[in-house]
Amino acid sequence: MARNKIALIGAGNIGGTLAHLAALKGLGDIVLFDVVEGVPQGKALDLSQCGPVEGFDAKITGTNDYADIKDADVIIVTAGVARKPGMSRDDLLGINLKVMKAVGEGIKANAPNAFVICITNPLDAMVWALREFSGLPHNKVVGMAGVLDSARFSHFLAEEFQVSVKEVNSFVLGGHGDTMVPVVEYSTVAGIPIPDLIKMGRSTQERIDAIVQRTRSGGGEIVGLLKTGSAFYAPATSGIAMAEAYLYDQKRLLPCAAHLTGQYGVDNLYVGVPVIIGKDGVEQVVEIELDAAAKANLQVSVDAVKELLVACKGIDNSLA
Ligand SMILES: NC(=O)c1ccc[n+]([C@@H]2O[C@H](COP(=O)([O-])OP(=O)(O)OC[C@H]3O[C@@H](n4cnc5c(N)ncnc54)[C@H](O)[C@@H]3O)[C@@H](O)[C@H]2O)c1
Ligand SMILES: O=C(O)C[C@H](O)C(=O)O
Repeated sequence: MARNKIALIGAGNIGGTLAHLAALKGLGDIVLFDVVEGVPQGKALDLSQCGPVEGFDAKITGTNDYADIKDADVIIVTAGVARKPGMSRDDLLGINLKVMKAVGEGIKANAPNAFVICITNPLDAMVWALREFSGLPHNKVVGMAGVLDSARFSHFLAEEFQVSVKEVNSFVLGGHGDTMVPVVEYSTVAGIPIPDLIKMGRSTQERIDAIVQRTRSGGGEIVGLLKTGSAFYAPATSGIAMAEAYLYDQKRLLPCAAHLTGQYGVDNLYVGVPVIIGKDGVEQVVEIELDAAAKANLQVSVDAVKELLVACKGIDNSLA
């Protein structure tokens, strides 16, 4: 059986980490694409030289030519710019929208059957635009943010309750911005909901509220520390988890930016919701019951994403 082909569009911090993880996990042969000449080729050569030490024999190549992503099974898009301290993700919209246009056209021409995971920010608007530019079916284009945001939430909760992260499950819904919605009611430690743990005196509402707020600004916290760019290890790990769910038909239920057609009262928008990912891509959007506060917060987040789409349409009238 032929190996899977994984194309990574953008060979920067996340792209390089994705390639490393994909090789270590034996997901398939890897093509790193970037507009900068030499960078994808250099990273591919460096990563290939991990093979003899790690014992993987994935073919890893670097390219500046979209023809080389031909017939990729999975494409993960990180092309564009990352924010620096003092910027919001939304400040990246103008420049990254143009990048999405080039990437979408490259995918359309060369790999129209791929499962495409977008990571570029501002995520919910960029995944929507990438889908529009590529013309791929909506179930084959998805955005990565909720897996990362939930991982952050789970990490902070594990610290709070002093338990292994393996015991913690959490959900962050909504757009990948300051208005994201960490859902406390559906977050658990060994199956025990956080509100019950508060009642049991294991934490307080104030401490959980602070963790929710830290999760919301989790990306900014890392940007502030790194100063030259944004998080890349956990974003890459999160993207790989989504790729594995597709490649191995795992039917994982993950929070991802998916195209909504009325679910959660939202139409023709990409926003973070629980979805099942398997061999057909996004196979189902799962509608969970939200309390009034979570519903209202989700609406605020959805409205913020809507505003970004208006801005996209204003910049590129082929999207209008
Ligand atoms: N969705 C999320 O949760 C999440 C998490 C972290 C970062 N991000 C976003 O991911 C993106 C990438 O982050 P990074 O840290 O890898 O940035 P980076 O600057 O390290 O890498 C980006 C790469 O894209 C390349 N590039 C620029 N224009 C391109 C084009 N037209 N075609 C192909 N490649 C192009 C650049 O040359 C660079 O190598 C940023 O927009 C960042 O904000 C999103
Ligand atoms: O915060 C950023 O700009 C990058 C990313 O969206 C993140 O959440 O780490």
